[in-house]
Amino acid sequence: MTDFSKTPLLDTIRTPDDLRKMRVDQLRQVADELRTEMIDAVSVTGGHFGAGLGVVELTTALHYVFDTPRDRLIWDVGHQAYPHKILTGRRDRIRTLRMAGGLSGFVKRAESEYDPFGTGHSSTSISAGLGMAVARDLAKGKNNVIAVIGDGSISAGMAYEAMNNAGAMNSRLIVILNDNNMSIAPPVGAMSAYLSRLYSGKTYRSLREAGKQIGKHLPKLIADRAARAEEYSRGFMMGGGTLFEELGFYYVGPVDGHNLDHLLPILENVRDADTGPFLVHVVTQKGKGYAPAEAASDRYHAVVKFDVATGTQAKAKSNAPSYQNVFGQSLVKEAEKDDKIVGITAAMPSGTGIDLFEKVFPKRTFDVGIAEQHAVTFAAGLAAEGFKPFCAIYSTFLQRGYDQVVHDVALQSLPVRFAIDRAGLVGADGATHAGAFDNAYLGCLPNMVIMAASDEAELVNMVATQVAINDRPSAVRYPRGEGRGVEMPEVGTPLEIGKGRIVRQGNKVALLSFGTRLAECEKAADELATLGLSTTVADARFLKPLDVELVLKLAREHEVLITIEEGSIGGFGSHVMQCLSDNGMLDGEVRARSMVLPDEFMDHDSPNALYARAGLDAKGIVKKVFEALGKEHQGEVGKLA
Ligand SMILES: Cc1ncc(C[n+]2csc(CCOP(=O)(O)OP(=O)(O)O)c2C)c(N)n1
Ligand SMILES: CC(=O)[C@@H](O)[C@H](O)COP(=O)(O)O
Ligand SMILES: [Mg+2]
Repeated sequence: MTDFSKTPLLDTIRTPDDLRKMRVDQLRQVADELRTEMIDAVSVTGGHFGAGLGVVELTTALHYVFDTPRDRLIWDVGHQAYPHKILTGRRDRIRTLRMAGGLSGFVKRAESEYDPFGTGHSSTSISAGLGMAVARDLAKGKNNVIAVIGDGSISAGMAYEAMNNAGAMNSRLIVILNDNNMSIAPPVGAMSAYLSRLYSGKTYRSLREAGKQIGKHLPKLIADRAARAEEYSRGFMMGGGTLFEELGFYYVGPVDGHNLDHLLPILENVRDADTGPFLVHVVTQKGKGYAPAEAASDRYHAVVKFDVATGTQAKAKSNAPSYQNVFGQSLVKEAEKDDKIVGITAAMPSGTGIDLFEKVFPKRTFDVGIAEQHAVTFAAGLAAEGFKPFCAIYSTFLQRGYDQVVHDVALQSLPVRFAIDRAGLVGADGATHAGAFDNAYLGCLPNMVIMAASDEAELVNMVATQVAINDRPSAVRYPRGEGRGVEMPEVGTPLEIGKGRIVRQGNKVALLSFGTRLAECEKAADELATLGLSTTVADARFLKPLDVELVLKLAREHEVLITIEEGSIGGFGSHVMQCLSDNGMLDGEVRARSMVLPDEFMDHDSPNALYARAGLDAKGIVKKVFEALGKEHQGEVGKLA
C-alpha cells in the first residue's frame, strides 16, 4: 500500500483539471511524486516500466499545458502510459494493471475518455492523430491533437506514411518524438543514427540551458513562413531536423525532456500556434529516476514484480526452458551445420530468442527495427538468393507484414522460415497482443507448410524440419512462456512433412490437437477414461499439408472426433472439417466438433484463466465430448457444469 505521505501533491490530483490548478513551481514535485507512485505500483504488478519512467516529466507537462481530454493525447504503443493513467483518474486502480478485470497495460478507448485511441502495436499514433486533426478541421473544431511516439516506433514505415501525409496537408497536428535512444533493445537503423546526431551535436549541448529562450522565439519564427524557410535552411531551431522539415514539419528540438523549464514554454507555444504540423524532438532517458532501471541494458523495458530497494525481480517458477530460448538454441545448432541459415528479428531480439543466435552468429543476424513488413520481404530477398532466412516475429506482429507474406513469400513459394512465437493467448498483454489469428491467416495461403509445436522437444524437431524445407515457405508456431519440461533431443530430427502422430490409442472418442493444447487433451482423456470413454489423443503437428489419412482414420474409427487449437475460427479445425466434407464424412457417421477461441477480443488475464474461459482446457474438452455424444449422455454434461 502506498504511504500517501510520500505523495502529498499527487494526492490532490484526481484528474488533469486538478493538476492545471497548480502553480508551475509545484510541477517538479508533482513529477517526483508521480515517479515514486509509478515505481511503487509496478513493483507490485509488474509490467512495462522503463518507458513510463522516462516520460514522467513529459506526461506532467502535456497534461498541464493541454486541455485534455478535449485536446486529444495519443500514446504510441501505450506501454509508457502508466504515469498518464495515474494523472487521469486511474490512480486508485493502478495496482490492478494487467490483471483480470483490472487496467489494461496499454491505452484503451473503453477504459478512459483520456485515451482517445487504443494502442499496443507501435507506430499508429501519427496516423490516428492526423485522422483526428482532419476530423476537427472538418467539424470546425479548435482542440489540439498530440501524438507521442518513440524513437523506435517512428522507425516503422507506417509512421513515415503518416508524416508524409500530414506534412503535405499542413495539418495542425503536434507530434512529440520521445527520443530515449532505446527500443526494447538498443535502437537500430539510419533514423536512430540521425536522431543521435541531432542531439549529440554541439547545438543541443549549448542550447540545453537556453530552452526557455527558444520557446520565446518560436512565435516570431512561425509567424513569418518565409523567414522560417530561410531560418530552417540553417537548421536554426536548435537541431536542424531537416528530415522532418523535408516532410513538411516544423521541427522543434532537441529539447531536454526531463527539464520542465524547457518543456513548458515550448509546448505552450506549439499549442498556441495556428499552423502545423510540428515535430517536437524531446530527449529523455528510458528508466529515468530508478537506478536499477537506468543501469539495466534493457532499461527495465518490462519487469515482473520486484523489490523496490534492490530492483531484484521475482524469479520465474518453472524450470522448463522458454520456447523463445529453445528456438534460439535450436537455430544455433542448425546454423553450425549450415552457413546459409540467417536470423531476422523486427526489434525483438530477446523476446524471439534471436539474441542467442546473434551471440554466436552476429554477421548472420539482422535486426531490422520495428519494421515487420520490411522484415518479411527482406527475408524473401535472401531466400530468392539461396539463403535460409528464419524470420522470427510474434504472431500478433506478423499481422503487420501479412501482404508481404502473401505476395512476396507464398505466391513465389520462397523458402522463408517463419518462427511464430506468442501464438495463442499471451495473458497480461491482452487482446492487442494475442496470437489468435495466424492459423487462419496463414492456413488459407497456398504453398505454406504450417506446423505447431505441442512441446519444446517438438519445437526442436520442427526447426530442423524447416531447415530441410527449401522449396516453399514454412511456419512453426509456439506459445509465450515455458515448455512442459519434457526431455529435449540434442539435435533436431526433421519430421515427415504432413504427418501427425497418435499419442494415445482409444476407440470411442478422438481428440486431435494442433499445438500445446495436447497436454489438456491428455488430461481430458484421463478424465474420460474414468467415465468409461476410451479416448484416442493425436497430435496433428501439421495444419498444412494436413494429414488427411490420419483425419479420415480417426473419423472412421471413432464415434466422436474433436479438434482443438489455440486459435480463432478459420484455422486448423476449419481445415479438418473441410477435409471431412471433401471426403463425404459429414453425412452422419462421425460426430465432429472443432474447438476454437471465442469470436471476441479477450482482455488480459493469466493464459490459463483465459483458456478456461474459452473452454479450451481439459474440463471444456470433456464437456464438448459429452455434448457431441448427444442426449443419452446429457446427464454427464450436467454433472460437468
Ligand atoms: C508493430 C509492433 N512491433 C513490435 C512491437 C513491440 N514493441 C513494443 S515497444 C517496442 C519498442 C518501442 O521503442 P520506442 O518507440 O522507442 O519506445 P520506448 O520503449 O523507447 O519508450 C517494441 C519493438 C509493437 N508493440 N508493435
Ligand atoms: C509493448 C510491447 O509490445 C512489447 O513489450 C510486448 O509487450 C512484449 O511481449 P512479451 O512480454 O511477450 O515479449
Ligand atoms: Mg525509445
